[in-house]
Amino acid sequence: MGRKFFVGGNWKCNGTTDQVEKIVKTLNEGQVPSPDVVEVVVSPPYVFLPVVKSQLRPEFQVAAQNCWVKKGGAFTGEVSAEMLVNLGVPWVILGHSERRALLGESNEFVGDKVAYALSQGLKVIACVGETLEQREAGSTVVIAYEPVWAIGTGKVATPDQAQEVHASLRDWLRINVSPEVAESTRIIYGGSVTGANCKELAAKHDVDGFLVGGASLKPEFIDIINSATVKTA
Ligand SMILES: O=C[C@H](O)COP(=O)(O)O
Repeated sequence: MGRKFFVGGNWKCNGTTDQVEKIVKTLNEGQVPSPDVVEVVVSPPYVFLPVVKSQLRPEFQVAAQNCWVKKGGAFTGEVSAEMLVNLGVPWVILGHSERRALLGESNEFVGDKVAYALSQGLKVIACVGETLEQREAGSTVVIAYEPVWAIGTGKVATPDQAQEVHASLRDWLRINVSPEVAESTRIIYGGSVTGANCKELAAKHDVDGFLVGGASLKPEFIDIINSATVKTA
């Protein structure tokens, strides 16, 4: 059994209630492959998580864009992993390069967050730049390779560039974790993915899906979900 294609939509710090309603409508009406073929996870800002979760078609899941590094308490402005679990939010994105660059999140801090979120039963989309910092065997982790130069720039990695890095991440897992974990971990690509370039990227052996920013706010996100069929063709 191969790795199921994974498409994540990271809305980042975007959206009004009206826009969210529109995006959810587009997602709910889109023709997409069955959940056996593609796993779709959208990540609105925290404040919209409950409304999106309650209105989204049931086969699509939601992710938070971050969570606190340990148990909640006196940490003003933070949201804990326990709260996400309590709300029924199954996924969290951790270590996005925007948080690393703008908020100074270090590899160690991100690693601690990944470990804590997994310990609470969350599934993690762990974002890496050029190196792999953290892994946890036995839990659900999707690794997002996001070259910083490709994020929000319109400058997408070529399919060969993405394949090369994904293959080396998988090799790292094979050597440092186990062949089983290397084979089963989904390694997804993020950085200027669009409806126009997704199929060529999806065709690469070690590209198991996408983490989409800008295009996840637009109807073309449905086309990106549909690129999963490249794997089954
Ligand atoms: O989380 C998504 C990535 O940062 C990619 O963003 P982008 O598709 O707008 O380049």
